[in-house]
Amino acid sequence: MLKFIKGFGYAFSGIGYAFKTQLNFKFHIAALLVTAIAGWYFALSINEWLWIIAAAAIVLITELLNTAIEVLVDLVSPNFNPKAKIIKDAAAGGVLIAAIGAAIIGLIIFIPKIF
Ligand SMILES: Nc1ncnc2c1ncn2[C@@H]1O[C@H](COP(=O)(O)OP(=O)(O)OP(=O)(O)O)[C@@H](O)[C@H]1O
Repeated sequence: MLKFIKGFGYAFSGIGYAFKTQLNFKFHIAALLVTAIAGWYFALSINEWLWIIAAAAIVLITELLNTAIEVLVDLVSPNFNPKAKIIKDAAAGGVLIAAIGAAIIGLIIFIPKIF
């Protein structure tokens, strides 16, 4: 049981590291808060909330994996290496795709409610 609780501590420590060091992570958390307030204001349906939650989770997961990959690359390849570049760029690309998908989902849900 103690090991289980400790596991949560390590996970939150990783999330805290990403929040402190990654500007993008802070931006995504801010965007999530604004979306949650807008969702409450427009009284979204359960289905709409599910889409928002899934999109937000995917963005935050990709952001955390990107942070882990960046740190790992810096650890194993602190000097310039073309393969390190490909690894970091591909991981960043994953975050970009997730963020674009989340933005499109947000627009599809909120635009009809705003206009
Ligand atoms: N060791 C390396 N070898 C080759 N290219 C690298 C290396 N480290 C970084 N790069 C290139 O620089 C880009 C930015 O890397 P960096 O680690 O600064 O990421 P970042 O997205 O700016 O993250 P951070 O938030 O940590 O500053 C990478 O996407 C990659 O193209």
